[in-house]
Amino acid sequence: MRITGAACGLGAQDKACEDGPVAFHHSQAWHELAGHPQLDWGRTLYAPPARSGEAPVQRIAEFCRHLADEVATTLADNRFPVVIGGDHSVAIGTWSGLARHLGQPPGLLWIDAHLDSHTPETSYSGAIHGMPLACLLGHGDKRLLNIGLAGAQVSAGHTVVLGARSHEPEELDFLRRAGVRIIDSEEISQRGFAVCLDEAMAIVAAAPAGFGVTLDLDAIDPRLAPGVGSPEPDGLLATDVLTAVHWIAGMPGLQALEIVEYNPDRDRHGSTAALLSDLIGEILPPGKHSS
Ligand SMILES: NC(=[NH2+])NCCC[C@H](N)C(=O)O
Repeated sequence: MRITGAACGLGAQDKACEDGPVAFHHSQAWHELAGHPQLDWGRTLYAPPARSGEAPVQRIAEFCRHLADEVATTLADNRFPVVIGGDHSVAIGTWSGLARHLGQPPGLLWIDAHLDSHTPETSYSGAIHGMPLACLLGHGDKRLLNIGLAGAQVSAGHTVVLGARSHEPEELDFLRRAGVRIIDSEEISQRGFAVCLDEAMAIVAAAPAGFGVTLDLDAIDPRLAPGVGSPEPDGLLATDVLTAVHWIAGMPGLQALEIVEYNPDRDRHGSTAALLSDLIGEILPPGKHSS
């Protein structure tokens, strides 16, 4: 398993998520995990420096192309990629890299408080981290498209958004038209997390080439994960998400994991960093831990 730090916060209004990977890499929580024999921190990629007259989207596109290359290289080396963000715009790079490696669009479980499915025409904020899922489905600023494959980087019919509770109407329309299943927090509270997760994984894991999981930490309740870029009340239980990641890690089709939107400025006593480390721990095979 190889970790890639995706230290880019250019997709968000508050850029602090760019410090997430380095802060986590220096945390006590990472230090405790790092002794595992099957885990190594590969590289941390940084957003390219600002050049005059260049829009943030160009820098994000350049960053995502590098990240896609890094993920594809990790897979070609027969290592399991774990990408730590960064704001959620980095997903454009991660999943384009997997798509290129597979030669076809994978399934994707998108665990998030938000839908992240705006296009530049519909976005109220203009923030690119509100657009990555639309880009991966083939819609958005053309500089962010076709990075891994021509067209969609993920299979809409094998993509599920789980845990959403904050969106604008246009992104809901977009996902419905695309045929993406959305299991929002209201449905989860009615039907129960386990039932919803079962349904989500039946859809996602049916993708012929395999699937990935992207976890925006803001899916989890902000009382349990305060260190995120865009906190939204009434989120998932951390224990549910840990159990889900553990279960999914045992599924043969899983190709890569991404965990994004860690904002160390908002963390309290390193609790979100500790949760991030516990989440990574859930996908590690039992092994000898040194400190
Ligand atoms: N990755 C995120 N935290 N996304 C939040 C997006 C919030 C809002 N829907 C927007 O487009 O600006």
